[in-house]
Amino acid sequence: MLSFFLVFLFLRMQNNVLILDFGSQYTQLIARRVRELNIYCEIYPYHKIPEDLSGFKAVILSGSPFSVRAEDAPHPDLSQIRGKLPVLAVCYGAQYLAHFFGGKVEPSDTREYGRANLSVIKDAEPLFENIKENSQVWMSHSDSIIDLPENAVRLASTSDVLNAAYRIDGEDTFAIQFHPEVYHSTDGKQLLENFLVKIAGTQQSWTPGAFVDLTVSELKEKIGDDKVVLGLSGGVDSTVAAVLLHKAIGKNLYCIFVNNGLLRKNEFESVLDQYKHMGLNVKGVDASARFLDALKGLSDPEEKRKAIGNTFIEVFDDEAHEIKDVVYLAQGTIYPDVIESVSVNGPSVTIKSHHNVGGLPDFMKLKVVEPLRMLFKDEVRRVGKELGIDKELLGRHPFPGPGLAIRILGDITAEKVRILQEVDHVFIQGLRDWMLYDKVWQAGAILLPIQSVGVMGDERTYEQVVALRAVESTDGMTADWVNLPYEFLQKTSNTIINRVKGVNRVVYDISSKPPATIEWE
Ligand SMILES: Nc1ncnc2c1ncn2[C@@H]1O[C@H](COP(=O)(O)OP(=O)(O)OP(=O)(O)O)[C@@H](O)[C@H]1O
Ligand SMILES: O=c1[nH]c(=O)c2[nH+]cn([C@@H]3O[C@H](COP(=O)(O)O)[C@@H](O)[C@H]3O)c2[nH]1
Ligand SMILES: NC(=O)CC[C@H](N)C(=O)O
Ligand SMILES: [Mg+2]
Repeated sequence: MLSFFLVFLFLRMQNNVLILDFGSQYTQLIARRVRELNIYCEIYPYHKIPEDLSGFKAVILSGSPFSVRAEDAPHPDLSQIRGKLPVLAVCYGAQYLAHFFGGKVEPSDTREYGRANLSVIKDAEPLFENIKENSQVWMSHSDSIIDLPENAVRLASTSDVLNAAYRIDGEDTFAIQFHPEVYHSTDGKQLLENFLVKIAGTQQSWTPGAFVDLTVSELKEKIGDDKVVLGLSGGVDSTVAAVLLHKAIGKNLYCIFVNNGLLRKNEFESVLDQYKHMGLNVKGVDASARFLDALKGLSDPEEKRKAIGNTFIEVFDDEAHEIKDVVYLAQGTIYPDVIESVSVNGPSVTIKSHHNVGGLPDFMKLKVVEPLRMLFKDEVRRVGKELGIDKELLGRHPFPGPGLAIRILGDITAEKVRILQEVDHVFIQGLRDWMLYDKVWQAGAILLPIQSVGVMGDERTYEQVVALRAVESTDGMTADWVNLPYEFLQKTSNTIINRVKGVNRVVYDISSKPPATIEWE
């Protein structure tokens, strides 16, 4: 088993690609494209280049909001990289190499944003193999490379930019002014494949199956016979993390699913039921009263989030004490969470305090294990599929840990939770019945802290308003509202008002993120 593990570790180490982040909004997209090619890669901020580069087969330099000529712009020492490893420098990266190695970069008269077409001058170059003349590329720059660096040869131009791609003679150093990582660069993926596979010789071996084998071996090594406790939410990330861990350590994994009283209608029972068939050791803990108590009288969104986060920790701590000698706490942290916390620009302003990212308090004395910390959400789903997890479970919409508490504006009472559970149930069931559930990234209902006048059966009513929200997104970072069919909205609104006592008005949220957020609190 040990040698099997070492072979996998070796394979991954030999195929690792380093993406050096200069703060571009597209850096994560570069990583996504590389992973789509079944090649493993990791993002490092430009000021934290790993000392030992022996495991890396290639380096990609990202774009940046900075101009290379600015004093505070990223100016790392690349002497360990350039000429020693194959390099693909994108946009700012290309300008950086030109600026510091004998070329010239200047603000251009013809700034290029958006579409451009490439005239490939050196189509015999491996970088441009299978890339057609006039291929569409996406540009986003205001500086231009006026003179190429020393020993460079031009590989391509566009109608506005002479030096759209170049290569340093005698080195596997390539530079491109356009962004191959965005979908609008139609041959971008081919170019990345040319660079990574043909030029750098990486193997396309990063598959869900390889990930499962490697991770299970790593977890066995790391955890041994120790016990692990894991918070299971019924969501995709924690479920996939649980199944992976279970494969590695079996009965030493203790899963805890907390009913915080803020789940969807019947969710506690149905999720527990769903887990029954998966062989996991799951304990359902009904802590609804404790959460409602902690929320009593609170109406500020941040105070509510913090009260929930703290109660989660208390419940977990109590449960962990029930298990003798537990050493690890497992979490379903995924790569976007990790990147956020090591980003070039440092932590961004707090918009919302997510309930599970505050870190563990010292008193818990548990070590953390996060088997999914290098995966993007769609990769987590692919790994889940590889592990044989139910399609329905993997397709579930994300649901926030603080649950309905952040969808009930103002203070929380058991009665409000009940009303919202009913409304949410009608909405979500409706989406399923109308085959819309899988077309929507996330959906839910919000209970507003206002009442409005209505008329029902000739009587005046003065009852609550609910908002429905359904969004399209890929990662929750940006989102747009979904154009649900009017007939569906009409039917849903009717059913809600007829069935849920206490509600006499339904509205549909048509705000995108930004400027709004997905949740209302
Ligand atoms: N009701 C709960 N009981 C136990 N742990 C929970 C509960 N809700 C959330 N957690 C923990 O908080 C973590 C973060 O929640 P989050 O909603 O971001 O992820 P998820 O539920 O695993 O996946 P998804 O993003 O698909 O909902 C979960 O992975 C889980 O460990
Ligand atoms: O586990 C979670 N704990 C939280 O505290 C939390 N707050 C928001 N979300 C989810 O994150 C995504 C983006 O939400 P926002 O646009 O409201 O920030 C959406 O998918 C939200 O449902 C949370 N998930
Ligand atoms: N996208 C980029 O990397 C842009 C680089 C630089 N800020 C420019 O505007 O030219
Ligand atoms: Mg969740």
